[in-house]
Amino acid sequence: MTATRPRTLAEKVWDAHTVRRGEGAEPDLLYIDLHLVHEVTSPQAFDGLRLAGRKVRRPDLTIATEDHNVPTEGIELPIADPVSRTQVETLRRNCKEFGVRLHPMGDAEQGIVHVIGPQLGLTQPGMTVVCGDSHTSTHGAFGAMAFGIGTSEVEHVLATQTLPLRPFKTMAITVDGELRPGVTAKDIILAVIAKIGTGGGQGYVLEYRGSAIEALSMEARMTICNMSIEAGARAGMVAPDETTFAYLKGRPHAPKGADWDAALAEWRELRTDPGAEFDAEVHLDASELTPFVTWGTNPGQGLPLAETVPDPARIADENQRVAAEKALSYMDLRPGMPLREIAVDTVFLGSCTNGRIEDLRAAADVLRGRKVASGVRMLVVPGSMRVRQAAEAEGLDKVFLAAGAEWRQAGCSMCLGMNPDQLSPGERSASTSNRNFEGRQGKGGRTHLVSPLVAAATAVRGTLSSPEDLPVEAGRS
Ligand SMILES: CC(C)[C@H](C(=O)O)[C@@H](O)C(=O)O
Ligand code: SF4
Repeated sequence: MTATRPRTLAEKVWDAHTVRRGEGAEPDLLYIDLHLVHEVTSPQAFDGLRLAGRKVRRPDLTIATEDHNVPTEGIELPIADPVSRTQVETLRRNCKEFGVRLHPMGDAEQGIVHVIGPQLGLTQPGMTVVCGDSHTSTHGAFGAMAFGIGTSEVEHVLATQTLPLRPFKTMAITVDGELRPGVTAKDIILAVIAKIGTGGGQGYVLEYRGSAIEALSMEARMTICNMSIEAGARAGMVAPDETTFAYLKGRPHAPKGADWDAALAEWRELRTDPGAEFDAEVHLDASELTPFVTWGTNPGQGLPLAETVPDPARIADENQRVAAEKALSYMDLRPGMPLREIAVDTVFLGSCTNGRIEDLRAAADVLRGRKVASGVRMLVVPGSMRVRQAAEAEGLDKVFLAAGAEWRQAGCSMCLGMNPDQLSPGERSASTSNRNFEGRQGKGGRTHLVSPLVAAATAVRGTLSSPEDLPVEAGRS
């Protein structure tokens, strides 16, 4: 008997899905277990099928939702913006014609594609998951190999349930130690990206491991895997463990009875073997981390909240210096200014990074008995209708409303300017989303990426803050 070579988690999932090994420079052909679809990247793919007279090969493994273009208020009305309306209507027509399950606006299961997959128990350990969306990496939190694909690949998967791909390199990101109170998964991933850079993960699948990752909830692991793409990586993964299994058990699409036991036995094998080699390794000490915020126009331009706006003149690398100068000019910030003094106009709590129930709970705990600063607007947008419902069952909506925040319906919302929730030119936000690119939240808008705790504290103080910066108010329990 030949001993098998020790393999990483990513290699195990890859091998288990290889329908055909490519020869030489040829790509491998991978089987796809779950294909998620939304209105933005699917229209041409369905058109392609139609033109070729093809069907969707596995409608049962394909599921669609409306998220990017949906308004988060007045959802009973027709969508006012003609481009958004066309996109959503096209998805509805396509799903009907091709027999794909769709969760439209207003449906109890509707929400951001990366929130509903895990919530329904569709995303499972060891699967291959794709979607025409870069933040598909979110699903890697379950030990799935999950990555974004382009529209022509969407068509290929719709038609064949397979995808030709060249193997990725593997990178271990080990985070050991214990997080301090007030420091969250969002701070870990912003610190990782600041460390390796927005191109640092290019060509790699990242595997997050170490005691700090093991201690995280599934939702927190999703926050981390979600932003793998912001480090340039193809995917991010966490080995499934008891936390994963407990999250999945009893969800609508999770295996049941004997199937559950069989699945568990397989899932327990999904870890990197001792002695397996990664192509690269990065280490981080969780106990040294503090709340992180971005000051620039890419997710790698971040610093601990206690720092000051960096001085480009002190950045040795020329490309980085020029990028920092450009970012500061767009962001209208001066070097040396304490990050805590940056005043915002808007706070956005939501997105597939931080729009789940634990994120809402964390922010509500900060806001309970407090008020959003005058002149600041705060939008709270649950990542799905189920999250919204769960939040209301706990009375979180009342906490947000009493604080003076807006309580919305589910969608991508202000994460990106494809729907009515946008920044106006020059407006500045603290946002729990994942991208702070120029114009991302609306033309001329300025974005600081933050955790839900920082978002809530910032809403109260009006400047970038952590809960520690808030006075203890009378009447708060
Ligand atoms: C619109 C979609 C293709 C895009 C993505 O791929 O990520 C969006 O979700 C985003 O976050 O920028
Ligand atoms: S919430 Fe933002 S990052 Fe997530 S899918 Fe929607 S637009 Fe993309």
